[in-house]
Amino acid sequence: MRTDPARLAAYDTLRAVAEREAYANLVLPRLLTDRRLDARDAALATELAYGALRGRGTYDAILAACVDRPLAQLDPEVLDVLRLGAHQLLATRIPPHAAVDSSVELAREASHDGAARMVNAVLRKVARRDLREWVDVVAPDPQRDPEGYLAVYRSHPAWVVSALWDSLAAHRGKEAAYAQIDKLLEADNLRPGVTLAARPGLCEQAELVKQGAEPGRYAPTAAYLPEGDPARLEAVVRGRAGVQDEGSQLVALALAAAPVGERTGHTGAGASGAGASGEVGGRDALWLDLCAGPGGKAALLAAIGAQRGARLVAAELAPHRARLVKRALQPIHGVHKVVAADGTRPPWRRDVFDRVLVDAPCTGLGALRRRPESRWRREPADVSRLAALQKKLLAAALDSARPGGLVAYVTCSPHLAETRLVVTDVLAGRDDVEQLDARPYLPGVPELGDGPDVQLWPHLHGTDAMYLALLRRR
Ligand SMILES: C[S@@+](CC[C@H](N)C(=O)[O-])C[C@H]1O[C@@H](n2cnc3c(N)ncnc32)[C@H](O)[C@@H]1O
Repeated sequence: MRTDPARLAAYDTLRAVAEREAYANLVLPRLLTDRRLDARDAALATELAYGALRGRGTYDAILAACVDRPLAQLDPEVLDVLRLGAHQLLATRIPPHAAVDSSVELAREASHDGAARMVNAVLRKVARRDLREWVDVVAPDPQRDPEGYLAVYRSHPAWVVSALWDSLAAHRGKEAAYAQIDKLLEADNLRPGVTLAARPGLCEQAELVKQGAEPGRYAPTAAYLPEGDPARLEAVVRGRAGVQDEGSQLVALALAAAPVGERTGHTGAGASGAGASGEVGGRDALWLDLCAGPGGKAALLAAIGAQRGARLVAAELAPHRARLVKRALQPIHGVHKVVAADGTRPPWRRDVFDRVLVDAPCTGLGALRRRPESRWRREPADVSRLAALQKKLLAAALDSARPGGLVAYVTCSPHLAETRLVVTDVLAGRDDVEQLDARPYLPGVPELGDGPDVQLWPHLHGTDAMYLALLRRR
């Protein structure tokens, strides 16, 4: 192989994503380990693979202007070489001749000499302008078609730009949405750092800070790891801490912090659960995570519950993910149980749980920064399919909660059809539920809008765009 190992690893990642629907964040680290790339090559491979996947919308628009036939008619291998080349030319400091020559070499290895000549000609055209100049040439006029412009400039599918804009407008107001949409899309294109969650009773934020992490912005459990592999930390290896976005921590902490009501329907004053009996239907003794896999939030809740004498039942549909939950809960003291079950047809009795988390399967449009290829895989039809499931899960979660019990409805998507509209629809059909103002249970977190639900944003909070609605059975 004449292509250098970093570019080859990036190319093979793009191919695995295209051919096998692989996830880049799973494939690439394995490739880097198997091929023993050194730290420098590993960093370059990661930058190239993630950058080309994320920037596909922009790069394809530019490449389409440089290729004499529709991109769909190119060999998919050659198109991936071109995307990698475009990323190097337009978004890195790699010298243009190195970007072009290495891409030509890669095309020769991946395809044939004819393809290599074509890659050479196309990338030389790409190299004539910088990114902003190209966007001005190939994107729609921002005044006439701001969504279309942003879709090309910030490399998001147009329907995703539209959905994010709608959600920003609903939560922050029309003017703020207009002012902030570009920042939000830009934040989606920045790789997030590693955030750790110290599991209460097992690890403190301070311990992680001593190991070189920085304290989280808002959650007392959160710590940011500016560099290095989290797996080098003993607390992570032993499961006393986990890798978890701060937004995910905040919504789990909010569920644990809000007061449950008495069975009669009155709110228990600051019901901390201290002295809880531990019996089914007891005051604050039995918690449920309805969609628990792979177990990040379940581990946080189980750790908090263990401190208060509450036990957690963690349900998960997919058996292999239920096994991951079991593993995540193993280091946590206290009593908890993992069940492989369909949350829409729960195998437990109604009206028993004091606190219920439903962290519903969703499009993940709030976590685009973590999964570089996911924005291109999702389709508008996914939203309606998932919304139907989300409504069933929320209804089942409410039925599982006892009168006075709390339900947190959570998604890592800000799409209105998966968030507010799910809650509105489900609540419209029943008179035994009240919605709480969730904002007081995220203390110190700014810019939470008008409530009662909470939508976090990468560009405002530095978290994934987690959604939270807090509900209580009457
Ligand atoms: C957003 S993820 C949950 C993430 C998890 N709470 C965490 O923090 O690690 C949603 C999970 O719901 C599971 N799921 C999908 N349909 C389900 C159903 N009908 N019942 C229970 N779990 C389901 C999926 O397999 C997936 O693991």
